[in-house]
Amino acid sequence: MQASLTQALNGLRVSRETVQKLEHFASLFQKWARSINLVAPSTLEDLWRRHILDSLQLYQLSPGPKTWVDLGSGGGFPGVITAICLSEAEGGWVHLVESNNKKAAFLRVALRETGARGSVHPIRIEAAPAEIPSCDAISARALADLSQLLDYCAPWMLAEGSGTVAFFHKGRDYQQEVDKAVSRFQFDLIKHASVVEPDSVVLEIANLSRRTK
Ligand SMILES: C[S@@+](CC[C@H](N)C(=O)[O-])C[C@H]1O[C@@H](n2cnc3c(N)ncnc32)[C@H](O)[C@@H]1O
Repeated sequence: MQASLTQALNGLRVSRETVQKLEHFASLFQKWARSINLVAPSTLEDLWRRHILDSLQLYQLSPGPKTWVDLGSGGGFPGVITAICLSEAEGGWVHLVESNNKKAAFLRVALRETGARGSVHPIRIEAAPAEIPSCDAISARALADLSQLLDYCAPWMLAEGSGTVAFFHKGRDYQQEVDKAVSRFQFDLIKHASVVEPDSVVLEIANLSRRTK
């Protein structure tokens, strides 16, 4: 691992045990990525910074939530990384929703081999609330625009008494997506600067409601 990455991981106060699990995940990922398209091949060389560190910042932002739902988990970002961060002692669980069967098979192996705290749901996101009735936090990266993401999250976030918060990785055009989403939804928004890409953010959304016309 490069010295700059080790420094970044130290800065995020990631334990030695978690780093070992992340290293095991990274080597599994590189092996499976030879036969399945888990991320854009051009980003594989920079797996640690572009994908692992990018995912890791999410859990560091919010270590509180216990039950997570990761939508469109793909190769495990950020869901598997979050599941690796959840220690057995503190409890918690990550539900990985991924409809692609090959990716779902990889996710199962990744959870099992790293001993991460989560399970795989090889179903469409639209069907997930029936299978996962409640959660504390939802995450999604590279899945859809903010309005679509909020539609996906609505069954959990709009439920009576729900305190579910959502975290979305977004690129430099995020403000346009926020402007579009506020025409349909009201929400509290915190923008966290990305530790990986200067123009990117993690949007944290709470107290979602639909606008009435
Ligand atoms: C671009 S990939 C991003 C994967 C991962 N979150 C990442 O950042 O690397 C989007 C993933 O979402 C899955 N996906 C898209 N729409 C979905 C849906 N409606 N239900 C379940 N999975 C979906 C796709 O199969 C794909 O693996």
